[in-house]
Order: sequence, then C-alpha cells, then structure tokens
Amino acid sequence: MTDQIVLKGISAHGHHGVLDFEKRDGQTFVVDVTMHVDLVPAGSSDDLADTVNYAEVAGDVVALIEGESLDLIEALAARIADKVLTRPLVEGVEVVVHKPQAPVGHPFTDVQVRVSRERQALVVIALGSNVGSSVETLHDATVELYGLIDITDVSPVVETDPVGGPDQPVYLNAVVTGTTHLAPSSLLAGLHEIELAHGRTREVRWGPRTLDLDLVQYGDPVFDTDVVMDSTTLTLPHPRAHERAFVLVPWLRIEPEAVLRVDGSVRRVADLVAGLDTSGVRPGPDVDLLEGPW
Ligand SMILES: Nc1ncnc2c1ncn2[C@@H]1O[C@H](COP(=O)(O)OP(=O)(O)OP(=O)(O)O)[C@@H](O)[C@H]1O
Ligand SMILES: Nc1nc2c(c(=O)[nH]1)N=C(CO)CN2
Repeated sequence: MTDQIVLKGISAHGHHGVLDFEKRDGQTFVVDVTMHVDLVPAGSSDDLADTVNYAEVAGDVVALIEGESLDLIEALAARIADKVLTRPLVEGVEVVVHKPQAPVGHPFTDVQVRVSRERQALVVIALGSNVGSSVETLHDATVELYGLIDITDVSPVVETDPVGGPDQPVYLNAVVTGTTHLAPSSLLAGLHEIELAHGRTREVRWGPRTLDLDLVQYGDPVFDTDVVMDSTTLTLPHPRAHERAFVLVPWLRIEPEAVLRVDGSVRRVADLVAGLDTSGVRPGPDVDLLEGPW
C-alpha cells in the first residue's frame, strides 16, 4: 500500500457552472486532494526534494479553480487530477471538488464530485547482459518486468560489441516498452531489485554484468508529458541512451516512430540511429523473450 499526502479544504473563487449567473458572478469551490506517494525516501532523508511539495500543489489547484470557466465540476476535478499527476512522484490521486453554494434549489449542505486517477506513463527500458546465460537472464528479467509495467512490446535480441569499459564479452541487448502506474523512482527501485536477483554487482564502471536494466525514457515527449530530471540516483531521459546504438536499434525495431528527448529537443529515434555507427549491432539469438522456446 502506498503512503499518502492529504491536502484538504483548498478554497478559491471560480466561475464554473452551467448557468449564466454562475459564470458571471462566480462562487466558492473547495477541493481535497489525496496523493499516493512513496514517502519512504523523504521519511529517511528529511529532504523536501524527495517528496511532493503540498504548497505547490495547492497553488496549482487554486490556479485551476480561478482559471478557465468550465461547465462541470467533473471537468474541474479531472483537470486537477491530471495536473497533480504531472508531478513525477505522484502515482495516483483522488480529487474531491465541493460546490457548497451550487444552485440546487433546495436546502443542502454540500455537493461534491470525486475522481480517482492512476498514472499511466509510457516507459522504455533497455536490457543488457554479457555474463552467464544471457538469453535466459533476459527472458527471466522480461517476465519479471510484468510486476512493474504492462508490457506493450519486446524487441528482438541483438548481439552487440561492448561500448566503453574494460575488455569484455559481447552483449545481448533488447528493449521493452510499456506503461506503468509507478513513479520513476519506484520503477527504478524495482529495476534494481530485478538486477540484484540476477546477481548484478557493480565493481567496474561499464564493466561486464549479468543484467543491466536502464530506464531510457519515462512519459511521452510527443505530449510533453515525459519526465526530465537529474537527481543523484536518477537521470531522465537516460543521459547516454541517445548515443547508444545497442539501445536505439532494438527500440526502433518495435517502435518505428519512437522519439527521444535529447538536450531538450524531441528527436526521432530513426534520425538518431541514422547518425550513429551501428556496425557493432547484429541480430542476436532468434528468440521471443516472452514466449521462449526454452
Ligand atoms: N535513467 C536511469 N536508468 C538507470 N539507472 C540510472 C538512470 N539514471 C541514473 N541512474 C543511476 O545510475 C546508477 C548506475 O547504474 P549502472 O550501474 O547500471 O550504470 P552502468 O549501466 O554501468 O552505466 P550507464 O548508466 O552508462 O548505463 C544507478 O545506481 C542508478 O541510480
Ligand atoms: N554493447 C553494449 N555495451 C555496453 C552496454 C550494453 O548493454 N551493451 N552497457 C553498458 C553500460 O550500461 C556499457 N557498454
């Protein structure tokens, strides 16, 4: 069960309603927001950067109440929920909009609508392995990813020459796309657990590994909903993905129209690949990582 931040009774004057005088004169709207956020990091770090700043959320809510006039409080609640979900750490949100002065025509104390929204972010995950039984490892890891994301597509396996690091065996690489309700930091923690379960150790930078799972992109740059961040533990989009043929070539195979944000600009992955040396990327074993045969 996720932790929650509850912000209740945010009140402002807005002009939402179906009737003319509601749009003209306005009235008070009151909003409650419940955010599902993993509070373990902030609980131990005591650092505001590890959680959601509720004062900022309150500011967003007031701006939406005071902003564009809508007919329905359902629409206001939905817009508030969407806005709250743009915060990377929020995995789900419940929004209640109260309209205590609504023209109901009878004595009443309050009318409210409640909406619940869960994050459904597009994600791109790159897999790599060059130690042990790499095909089996990639297969197991792909199946285990189901615990974190709903998989949309799994690329073919490619065999790739090592890029950077010490002298080491060739890699098998693949890319998985999907959607998740997890916040980026929770997803990364899940990826690390899968890596660890496959005996991943970190001794040498870019050294050989049983399993590497990189979060390439989170969200959709086409709609400007992709998360761009640079914390001590997570950089999004992955800072080296745009120059890695071993990531972009398999990604392009399953998503020909894929785009990646590079230095703030949204670039077609096909164009990025066209500018790279892809000679170190070859077809790998002909297996479907989800289906087998094993
Ligand atoms: N987008 C990201 N995806 C995965 N790890 C990330 C990302 N951004 C930052 N990191 C951090 O990078 C750290 C090192 O990751 P890892 O050991 O897998 O690096 P690497 O695979 O050797 O190199 P590279 O990061 O160039 O792929 C991780 O502990 C993780 O916290
Ligand atoms: N070919 C190939 N080279 C790499 C890879 C990889 O997955 N494939 N991963 C690295 C660090 O993540 C460093 N170099």
